[in-house]
Amino acid sequence: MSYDALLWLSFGGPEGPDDVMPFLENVTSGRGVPRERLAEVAEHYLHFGGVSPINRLNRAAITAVESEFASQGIELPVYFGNRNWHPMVEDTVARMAADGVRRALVFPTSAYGGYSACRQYDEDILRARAAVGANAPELVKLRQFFDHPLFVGAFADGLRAARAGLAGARVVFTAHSVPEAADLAAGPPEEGGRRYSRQIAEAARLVAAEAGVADYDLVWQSRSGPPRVPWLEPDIVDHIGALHARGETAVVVCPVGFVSDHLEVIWDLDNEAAERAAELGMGFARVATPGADPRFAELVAELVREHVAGAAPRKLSGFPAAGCTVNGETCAARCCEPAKRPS
Ligand SMILES: CC1=C(CCC(=O)O)c2cc3nc(cc4[nH]c(cc5[nH]c(cc1n2)c(C)c5CCC(=O)O)c(CCC(=O)O)c4C)C(CCC(=O)O)=C3C
Ligand SMILES: [Fe+2]
Repeated sequence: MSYDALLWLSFGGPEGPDDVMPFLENVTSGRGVPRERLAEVAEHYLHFGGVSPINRLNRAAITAVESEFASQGIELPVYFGNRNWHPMVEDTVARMAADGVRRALVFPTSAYGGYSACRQYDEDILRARAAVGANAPELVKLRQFFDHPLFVGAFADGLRAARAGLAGARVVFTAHSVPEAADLAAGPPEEGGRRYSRQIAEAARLVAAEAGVADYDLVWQSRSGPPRVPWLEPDIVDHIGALHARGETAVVVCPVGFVSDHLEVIWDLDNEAAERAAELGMGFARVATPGADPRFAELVAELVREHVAGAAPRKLSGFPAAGCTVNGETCAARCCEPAKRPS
């Protein structure tokens, strides 16, 4: 194999109450997120003792991938680095260089394209390599996997299980909202941008089809930013109200935009959306995310094998395979380019 290691690149999250504000400042520096929003999100973290589940979930997923690699004879040590909290990707890439890693694959913990879900991970790679300097390993990022049969299959099984417990429920897919302008700007202009929201819609379609769901809605969650800036809508909590007004009595929420049960899932869905449904006397179930499913480790091993062999991507949609980058350079002109920040 022409690679020496795999870098598991994620978002990061606080591991105690004192971490919460510095973490939030890292996430939002220069992004125009109002103080009130930060204070509100800090409360969500503090509700869980200031500990995000994300680092624990990543460490568990890495352990599963290490045993999958061992059983498949893939000899790549796995390193863990984050954008916003320790272990920081800059420190991890420095350690990789010190360990003699010359060339590594990168697995980003997002399945999708778009600025926040893809391009920003390239910026992390650029920043980390620049911080390490001449000794920095070459870093090759693996492709987006929102339409991979193992990803879709894990969600579809979760959806079937949730529906089995809640007969007649309306199925609603949800993903992290992003600014309208960011969504429009990210994606080939000849395709009208919207790489992120169109991939989310396609993943929802694939999961619904595999689970035998003919009719469903797609909505958004966890909106941030100043209230005057338009973000993708409607919001899941408002949508539950609209479903109730339409006479629906139960809802199954499938967080197709997320790979694991991080804070936006356990707070914004399991707490806020579930509470709204309860207020309205509606049944509520939330579909499991795929991160802890054994298929997720298989998926990572398969993406590695596919890349190393230069094999055709195994995928369920007709969307082009995208997101594979070298040293954080864009994979194609204007693919998942930076959002234009609202002034
Ligand atoms: C598309 C997308 C994903 C999915 C792709 C991926 O997985 O990467 C994602 C994931 C995540 N977002 C996370 C946390 C946060 N996101 C924030 C803010 C923002 N997210 C955005 C988008 C996304 N975010 C955007 C456009 C902003 C506005 C500011 C900016 O332009 O950057 C803020 C600031 C406070 C606030 O919510 O306002 C926090 C704390 C965590 C960790 C959760 C945990 O601790 O378990 C994870 C996995
Ligand atoms: Fe986010």
